[in-house]
Amino acid sequence: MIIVTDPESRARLPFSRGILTRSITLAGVDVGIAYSIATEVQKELNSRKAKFVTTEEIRELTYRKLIDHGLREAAKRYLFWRQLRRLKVPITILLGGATGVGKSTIATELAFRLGIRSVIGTDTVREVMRKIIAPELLPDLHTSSFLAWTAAGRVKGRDSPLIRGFEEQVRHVSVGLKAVLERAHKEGFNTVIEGIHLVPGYVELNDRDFMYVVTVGSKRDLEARFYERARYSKRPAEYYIEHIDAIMEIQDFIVEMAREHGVRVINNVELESTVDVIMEDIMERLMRKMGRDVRG
Ligand SMILES: Nc1ncnc2c1ncn2[C@@H]1O[C@H](COP(=O)(O)OP(=O)(O)O)[C@@H](O)[C@H]1O
Ligand SMILES: O=C(O)[C@@H](COP(=O)(O)O)OP(=O)(O)O
Repeated sequence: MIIVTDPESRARLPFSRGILTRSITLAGVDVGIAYSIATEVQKELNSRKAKFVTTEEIRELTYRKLIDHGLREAAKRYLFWRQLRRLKVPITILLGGATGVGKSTIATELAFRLGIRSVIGTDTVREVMRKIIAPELLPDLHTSSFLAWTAAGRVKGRDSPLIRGFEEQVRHVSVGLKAVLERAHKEGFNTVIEGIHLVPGYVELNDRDFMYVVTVGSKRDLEARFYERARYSKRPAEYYIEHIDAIMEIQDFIVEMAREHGVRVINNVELESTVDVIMEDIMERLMRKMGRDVRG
């Protein structure tokens, strides 16, 4: 057995092909190729007959193997994500978008790939607030976002009552979300927050927050996602399909807000590529930021 040591953290772990495979896939490498590269690294380490290997040595070896396989860009990405982990730069990823577009699926995948342990849904925040604030006080908080207009009182604002009601719920849930974000910033831990209440313009972001709005291309695709979701959860597809026009109108509103506030909108066609696009964007923005920090 080869023991991996990290001189900095003084951690010691038996070499695991699975762990190495995962860190290679983080660079956007297909899992099959990542696994075979991890196997090659393991073989080379075995041939050295050394009992111990440092994480630094594994990094260099993996980087070289990626280059040997002609995966230059992936090699660069691999080093970047490893470095980021070591530097312990805390980041928060925020995913907004209408119900059913795929936010929580994307959030889980991003958290897995980036080794982030905390994923928070805004509907959970809303649920906590519902227990504290009675329906008589804030009726809009106690409905689905697309029905908030039926509960909200006479609020001023946009022409569409649906959007006015939605905004009212977003405003209220944003109070709780602000606390979640402040806590994440203060503690400096990595978090993914996802939910319909993350609307650009309602959340205050710092330069370590990465916000995206996720969309679905058509009503038909959204309908299919509601059916898919109903297979493993208790959210019945019919309830959401009944309100699909309202949900699409909310999507249009969120996209409009994203454009107004310079937040990137990603059409979620294929899960893998949506996650890749987000990771690539975070990497580019962080690299630019680090470059700026170094230049002073
Ligand atoms: N790119 C995609 N293509 C097809 N189905 C998807 C895609 N992304 C997510 N889904 C599926 O759509 C359903 C709704 O996704 P979910 O993550 O629950 O949405 P949200 O959190 O935005 O309400 C899930 O069953 C999920 O597996
Ligand atoms: O209010 C709404 O539109 C959805 C938001 O769900 P997410 O998009 O955050 O999953 O919550 P529901 O009414 O299903 O409990």
